[in-house]
Amino acid sequence: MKAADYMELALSLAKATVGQTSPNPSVGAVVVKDGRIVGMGSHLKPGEAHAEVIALEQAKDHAVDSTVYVTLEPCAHYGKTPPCARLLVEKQVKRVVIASVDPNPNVQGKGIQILEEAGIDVEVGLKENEALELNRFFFHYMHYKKPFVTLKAATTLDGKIATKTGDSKWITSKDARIDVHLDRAKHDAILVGSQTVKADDPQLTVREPAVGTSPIRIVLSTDLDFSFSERVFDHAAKTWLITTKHVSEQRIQTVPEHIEVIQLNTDTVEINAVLDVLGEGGIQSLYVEGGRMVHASFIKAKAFHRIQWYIAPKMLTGIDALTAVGGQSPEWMKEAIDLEFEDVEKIGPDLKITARQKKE
Ligand SMILES: Nc1c(/N=C/[C@@H](O)[C@H](O)[C@H](O)COP(=O)(O)O)[nH]c(=O)[nH]c1=O
Ligand SMILES: [Zn+2]
Repeated sequence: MKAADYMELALSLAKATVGQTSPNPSVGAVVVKDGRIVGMGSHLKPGEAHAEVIALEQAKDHAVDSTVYVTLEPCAHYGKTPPCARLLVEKQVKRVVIASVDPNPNVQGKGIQILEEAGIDVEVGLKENEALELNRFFFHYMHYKKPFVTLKAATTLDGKIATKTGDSKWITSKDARIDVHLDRAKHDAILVGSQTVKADDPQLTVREPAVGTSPIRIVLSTDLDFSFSERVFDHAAKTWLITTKHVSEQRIQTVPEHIEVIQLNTDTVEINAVLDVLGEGGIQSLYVEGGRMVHASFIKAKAFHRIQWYIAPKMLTGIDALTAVGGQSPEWMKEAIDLEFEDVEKIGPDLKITARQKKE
């Protein structure tokens, strides 16, 4: 195998754990000695061993004079586990190939410095882009302390999310809905507005055949007007209810205690206030599943980093069918929010378009 192949293996070990390592990044490591893989590992859960520790344990004394391929710069700080950079020196590793350096200024380069001062040969940047994309949410949160926001919508080709009666089951295919569950599993939290709770009664969990950790369910509501028998309030995953300062104490008393109520100190549910609160709560990534008013408020606040838009090969017609994004239309095209298309994928019969805001 070539060096790039060993890094590809380390990246696939990391990719397999995206969604389960938060608030830590997903990391993979492969130890190679005399052209043989002698150890490999992924960081599996916060507080548990880092990828390098697992791979080096497996390598035993083959670690001496080995080359270690790791997708993120080895840590230098004493977190819940001792620093990997020190362990690599202790194990007398000869060479460390790193895909991406942690962009966090107060950790960047410290791990590499420890390795180089011990005479270990260090190379940085092999498959860097894949490694940075892999931990996009983590790096974003480290920088901004607010969640990386993905807006997800699913429409017919003529841009509708439901018929005039609100019927929307289903627009996209089973394949696309499984893909949605896989994306949910990669996020720390999933968000909907109260209209969607009332219209669709969504559960918002990750379910078979997709397997993964269900995100925290966030419901935005100005009046907490629910029976709390809705599926989003069941015990299948955590649920946070975000409301405004106007809601009365007795209203809040009606909320079952397994639901966390967060009161903003704003008159309405303002998106930036929501993101601040979620950031303070350690939410690194947020998947906004709808509905059209919520999408409108995130878009108008320009408070999104990625759009994942599914288009089904169906047409509903009708100005009275529900369009994908609510709110008021701007007057002029120049007020449009400019995007850049990053990717178009075919998922079963549907298209999945990934876009980001155009950099100003
Ligand atoms: N109508 C559709 C969607 N609808 C999206 C939301 O309105 C649904 O309430 C939510 O996905 C239901 O979540 P669940 O209960 O956990 O399955 N989303 C899609 O991708 N395709 C659709 O055809
Ligand atoms: Zn480490």
